[in-house]
Amino acid sequence: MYLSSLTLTQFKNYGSQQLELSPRLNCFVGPNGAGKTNLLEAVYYLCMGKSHTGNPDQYAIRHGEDGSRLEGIFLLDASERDKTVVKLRKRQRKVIERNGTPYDRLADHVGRYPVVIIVPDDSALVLEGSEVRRRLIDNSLSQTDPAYLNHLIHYNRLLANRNALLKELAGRSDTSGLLSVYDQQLEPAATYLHQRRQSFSGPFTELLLEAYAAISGEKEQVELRYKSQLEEQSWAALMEANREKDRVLQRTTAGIHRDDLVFSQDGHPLRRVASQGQLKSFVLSLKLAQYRLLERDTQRTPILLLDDIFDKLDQDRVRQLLTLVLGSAYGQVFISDTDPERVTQLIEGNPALDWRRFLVADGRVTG
Ligand SMILES: Nc1ncnc2c1ncn2[C@@H]1O[C@H](COP(=O)(O)OP(=O)(O)OP(=O)(O)O)[C@@H](O)[C@H]1O
Repeated sequence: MYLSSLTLTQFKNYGSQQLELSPRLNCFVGPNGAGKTNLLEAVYYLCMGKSHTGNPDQYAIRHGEDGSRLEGIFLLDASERDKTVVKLRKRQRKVIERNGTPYDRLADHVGRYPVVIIVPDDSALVLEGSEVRRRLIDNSLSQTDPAYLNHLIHYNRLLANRNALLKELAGRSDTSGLLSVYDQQLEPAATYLHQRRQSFSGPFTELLLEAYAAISGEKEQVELRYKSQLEEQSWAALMEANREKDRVLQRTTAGIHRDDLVFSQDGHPLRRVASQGQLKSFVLSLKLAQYRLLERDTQRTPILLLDDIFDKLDQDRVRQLLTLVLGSAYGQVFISDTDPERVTQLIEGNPALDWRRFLVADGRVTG
């Protein structure tokens, strides 16, 4: 599967721009602030229906405009071709259309065009709080299992309501019994998400080990373990045990929104013992493992977006990563870089590769 053409209208710093893409490698080259990441973001929007940055849609609309539109032609195989359009309008619901038909639920779109993005601040996956790690699991499972995304949306909505109720109660006891109603309503979604996360961690660890060996060539034994409060007690018992605390703190303190992934190296916490280089290799491996998982579970070759890897990774690691992803085991790849020479040099060793270079300057693309 690949994206064969991309059209942006009033998207970020682009007015009107159309690009015909290579099925293998597309390089966006230009100075800082030119709009290279915005092009990767446009591709991500077409695949996932939202920004990879977590920014609300309004920030994707070009300043001073009322709306923006992205159009992509995806070739799924020799006979199947999709025209996908994302329409963003200020203060209106976004619309995603496939071959002229709008989706009733945007969640139904997710997973049709699997995508993985590698960005400079991916190190947050190891160094920061559990939310980023849950996002890695949620992003992977949402793309491979539509029921997962629906349960996740439902869980988050109920959780927000439960938290609003706790705020309203302001520490008072819940005479209406509404808290227990929420707890019962949350249970099926929580149980489903927990089970899927449990069954994700085993295969994902295997893919992670493979990717780590390929990217680092080193001998450390890295490990990933899924950690959830539901391992120790049932949902009902967990909610019951934390109800008093929730009332005092006025938020839901326990649940699968507290799940985490624990990373280790040779049996020790990874973030405490890994060198800078090992950490970078590990983070890249997480993303490459995600790529393989999506490929296996969607039966499609994901699109890989590499943002600014040249500036943030050392030359050896970039070379290793590129050798890997430009090999036959990967599909369409997009790269952004500030240095036009560097891309060319790195790719010259691979003369048979079908690739395109686009020069980006001030929201305009030539190439
Ligand atoms: N909604 C918007 N409307 C107009 N311009 C925008 C909007 N959002 C961002 N921009 C502009 O887009 C530019 C940033 O683009 P982008 O992040 O793609 O740059 P880049 O080429 O990847 O740069 P770097 O190499 O520094 O990462 C900035 O000039 C910013 O002002």
